[in-house]
Amino acid sequence: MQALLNDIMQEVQPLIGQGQVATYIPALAKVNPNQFGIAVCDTSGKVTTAGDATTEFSIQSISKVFNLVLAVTYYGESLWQRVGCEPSGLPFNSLVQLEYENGIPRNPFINAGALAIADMNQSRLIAPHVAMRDLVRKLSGNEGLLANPDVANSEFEHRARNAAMAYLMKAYGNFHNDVEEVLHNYFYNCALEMSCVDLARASQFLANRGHCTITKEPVLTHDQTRQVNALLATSGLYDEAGSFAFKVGLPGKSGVGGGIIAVVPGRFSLCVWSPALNRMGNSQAGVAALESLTRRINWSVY
Ligand SMILES: NC(=O)CC[C@H](N)C(=O)O
Repeated sequence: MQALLNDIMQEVQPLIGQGQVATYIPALAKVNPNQFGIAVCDTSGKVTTAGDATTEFSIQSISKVFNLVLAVTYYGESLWQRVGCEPSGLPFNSLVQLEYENGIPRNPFINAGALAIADMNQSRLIAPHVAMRDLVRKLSGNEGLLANPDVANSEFEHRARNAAMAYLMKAYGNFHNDVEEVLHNYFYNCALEMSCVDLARASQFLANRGHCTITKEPVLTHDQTRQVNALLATSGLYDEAGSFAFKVGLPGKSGVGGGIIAVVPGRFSLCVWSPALNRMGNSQAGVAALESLTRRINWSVY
């Protein structure tokens, strides 16, 4: 595994720093794009790394996975009455589909879907972002994880588009709590800072039929794990989900901080990170690294 990760890193070296760091969140625009890390956590909990695998970064939309975990463990199947399970084929922050489809977001991994899920968490938790922080601390075994308040506040100041989605859902009766309060929690979730090692460990249950080797506890049922992995495979990379399935063939979730988690069911979870993004808002070197990985291990879910 170590040799594999070293080879992947060498292969993608020319791509590191190519693309653009996310600038629509001012606090993220300052990140040095010339960084790259990768960490793999196998189903026994063993971690292998290469590059900047212990450097923390803003997890951004990868938080949508843990947001969903928090909600689905409580609401179960009824959750799917408020959020769909179809790919959107549109950018993560698109508003158009939401009106056509009467305020029901296509899936939990576009912003509108994650906001509806955050609204569900708000209905039952006093401080959803604290519950989320505690969940990722537990799953990764890193008690020191924190959200970066500067990132959360800068997102809150530039919240207009996310607020528009939430208010549109409210107009359709698919948003029950105070919009500003839910956005505050949503942005704190996105602003969590974790390393590739933390994220590979925290998502390991997805490779292990819902069971976390670190806590030795079930996180999701087998069925829920299958559903989440299916959604990650069809919708985890926004409007690049199709070509990601075509080129990589793994369930995955990206974030505009440049991180991508991916799952090789039954074998391992991994996280790759490099901050410069392609046009779809996914890490350029990260997608290339995952493509190299599945080619080298000659394995994908398809
Ligand atoms: N794609 C992303 O990572 C987007 C997350 C970001 N916090 C937003 O809401 O716009």
